Amino acid sequence: MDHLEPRSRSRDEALARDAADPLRHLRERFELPDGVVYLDGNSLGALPRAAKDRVAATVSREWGRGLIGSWNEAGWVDLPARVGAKIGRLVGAEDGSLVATDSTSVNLFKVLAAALALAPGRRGVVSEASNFPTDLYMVEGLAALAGQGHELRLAQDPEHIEAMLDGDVAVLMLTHVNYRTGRMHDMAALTKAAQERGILTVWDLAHSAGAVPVDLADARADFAVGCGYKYLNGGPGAPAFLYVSPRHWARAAQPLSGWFGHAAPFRFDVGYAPAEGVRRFLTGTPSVIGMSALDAALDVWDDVEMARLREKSVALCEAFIEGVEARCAGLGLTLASPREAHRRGSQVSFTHEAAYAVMQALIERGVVGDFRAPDILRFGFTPLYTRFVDVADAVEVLRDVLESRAYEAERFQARRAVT
Ligand SMILES: Cc1ncc(COP(=O)(O)O)c(C=O)c1O
Ligand SMILES: Nc1c(O)cccc1C(=O)C[C@H](N)C(=O)O
Repeated sequence: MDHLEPRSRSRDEALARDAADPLRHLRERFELPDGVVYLDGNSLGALPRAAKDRVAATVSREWGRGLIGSWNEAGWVDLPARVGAKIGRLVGAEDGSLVATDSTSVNLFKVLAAALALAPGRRGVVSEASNFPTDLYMVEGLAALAGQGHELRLAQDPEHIEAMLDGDVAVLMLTHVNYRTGRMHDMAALTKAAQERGILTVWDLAHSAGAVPVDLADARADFAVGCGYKYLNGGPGAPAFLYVSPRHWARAAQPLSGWFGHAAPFRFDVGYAPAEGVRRFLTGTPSVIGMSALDAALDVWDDVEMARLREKSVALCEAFIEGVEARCAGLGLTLASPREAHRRGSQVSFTHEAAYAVMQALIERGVVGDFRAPDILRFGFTPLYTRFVDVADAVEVLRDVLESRAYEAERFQARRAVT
C-alpha cells in the first residue's frame, strides 16, 4: 500500500496542474483515442478535428463538385504561400519568406544547392554525426551530383562545431533540436559564428516548429526547412516547409526548376524564369488534400501564445524527468536529454539496454512513445494536447514495465519495420 501513496499524491497534483493550465482547452480540438497516453507527437502529431472536417470538405465539395475550378475558387493554387504564412508566424519568418511544399528531404536538397551556389570555391558542409540521417544523405547525394568536390564534415560532439567553421566551409547545416536526444542548439549564436566566417546556415526545424519558440529573422538564419506532420499536426506525409531569408531572394537559385516556381507558370513559356522571392523554391503541383489538412491544423495556433506553450512544454518535460528519477531509480534508465531546460526541445529521452522491448511493452499498455536505435526511449511532449496527468500515468506505467520486467516477454522482441 505504501508505494501507492506517492503515486496517488502525484496524480492528484498533476490533475490540479491540468486544471490550472491556460492551454487546457486546446486538447478538445484534437481527436485522441481513449486510454492512450500519446507521447509521439514529435514523430506524427495527433489528428486535429478541424483537419478531419477540412479534408472531407476538400474532397467532397472542392474536388467532387468544384472540380478543376477549385484551383481558383477554393484557392488551391495559393496554398503553398497561405499555409507557409501560417507556419512563418510560428518560426519568426519575415512576411512572404516561407512556403509549404514537398518533403523536408526535398526541401533540404533545394536550399542546400542554393546555398552552395552562393559560396563558390568553398567545399565544406559542416553538420553533426548525430543529425537525422536524411539531412546527411541529401548532402551526399547533392555533392555527388554537383561533382565540385563538396564534402560533408561531421562534428562528433556539438561542442566541436564552432571550431570546424573555417574559410573552406560553405554551409553549416544543423537540426535545431536533435531527434534522438532533444538537445537544442543556440541558433542565433551558431548562425552568427558561421556568418562571421562567410558561411551560410541551413536549419532543419523538424523538431522545433510548433515545439519551441524560433525566430528565424532575429537569428539572421539564411535558409531553413521543417516538417508539417510533427508538432504542426498536418497528418502523415504532410507537406514540409522551406524558408529563404529575404537577403537571398534576388540571387538564390534552386535546381528543381519546375513550373510552380516559374515567374508565370500559366504562360507556359519554353524557357525557365524564376519567380520573385521564395516562390521560386516551389517545384510542382501542391498536394492539395495534404495541404488542406495542414492548413486547417495550423488554425489551432491562432489561440496560442508561444511563451505559454514553451512554459508548458518545459513543465511537462521536467515533470517527466523528475517523475522517472523518483519512481524508476535503479531500473536501468539513464537520461539522454540535457537536464537544463534551455538546452532541450519538447522531448525527453532515456537510454535502456532493452529500449526496443521496453517501448513495445509501454505501447501495449497504452503509453505511446518511440524507440530510436540503438538504445533510446523517446517521449515527445506536445503542449497542445498533452496533460500533466498523462505524464504522471506514463511514469507509473514505465515503472511497472521495468520493475516487473514485462518487457522480457517474447512478443516484445521482434522488430517491426517502422519503429
Ligand atoms: C530532423 C529531421 N529532418 C528530416 C526528417 C524527414 O523528413 P521527410 O521524411 O519529410 O523528408 C525527419 C523525420 O522524419 C527529421 O526528424
Ligand atoms: N516520417 C516518419 C515516417 O514516415 C515514418 C516513421 C517515422 C517518421 C519520422 O518522422 C521519424 C522522425 N523524423 C524522427 O525524429 O525519428
